[in-house]
Amino acid sequence: MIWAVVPAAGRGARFGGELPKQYLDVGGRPLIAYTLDALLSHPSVHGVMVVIAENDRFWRGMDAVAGKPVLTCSGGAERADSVLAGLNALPDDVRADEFVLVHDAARPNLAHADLDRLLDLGCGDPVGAILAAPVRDTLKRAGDDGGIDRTEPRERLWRAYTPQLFRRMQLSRALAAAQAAGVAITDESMAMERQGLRPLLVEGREDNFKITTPADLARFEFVLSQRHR
Ligand SMILES: Nc1ccn([C@@H]2O[C@H](COP(=O)(O)OP(=O)(O)OP(=O)(O)O)[C@@H](O)[C@H]2O)c(=O)n1
Ligand SMILES: C[C@](O)(CO)[C@H](O)COP(=O)(O)O
Repeated sequence: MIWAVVPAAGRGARFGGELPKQYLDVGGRPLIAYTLDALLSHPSVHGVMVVIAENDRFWRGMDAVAGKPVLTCSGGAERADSVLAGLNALPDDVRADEFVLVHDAARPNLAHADLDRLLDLGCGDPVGAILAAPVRDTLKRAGDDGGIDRTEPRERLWRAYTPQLFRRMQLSRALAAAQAAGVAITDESMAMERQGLRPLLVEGREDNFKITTPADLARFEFVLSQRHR
């Protein structure tokens, strides 16, 4: 059984509005509830550590799901700070060498098939693994004037998703090292790569998208409407 750290301490600036996007209502439930359900309903997930903002006044708590613990701790200024805080707040009986999942609260549409594949392949990897998808569009480098400077080669380029799966202590140390070096870390894998490690890429579904803008939320609402047809 495995714990998941769920960074949920963001402000949602790119989304806009007063309410942080992870608490926006979707079909009568806050967005984060779908994310936590997707994790807690998986048989391999033991519990979740939800990392919320220091001044969060929206988190209403969540009863244990199927007897699985839902814990909270306070996050930090950046996502990486929140993830590190979540790792540090995990129960003491989560061993240093145990694998831990890190999954964005803002990715509510995680499929169990993807989580199965990530766990199967990642737990067998000496470093760990991330869900990701190959870049399938042509990539352009923008100039300052809004014109196209050049087309970037897209061979072997992938878009990182979450969950990302690493051993508790190894990830904590990698994140702390990046923090100490003042390096901005945008995902857990980047911190591990800085240590010279090469996490495994596990191809995931394109619909494991992150809710960043209102258009993403509309997409999720449509996806949900199709689930119950
Ligand atoms: N200091 C932070 C920043 C982000 N997150 C979380 O990390 C996930 C992915 O981050 P992102 O989509 O960038 O969320 P926000 O930071 O809220 O968005 P924005 O950058 O538009 O403010 C989200 O679940 C967010 O709540 C976090 O726990 N702590
Ligand atoms: C972790 C992540 O979701 C992988 O793509 C992404 O890096 C989060 O970026 P954000 O700017 O913090 O949303």
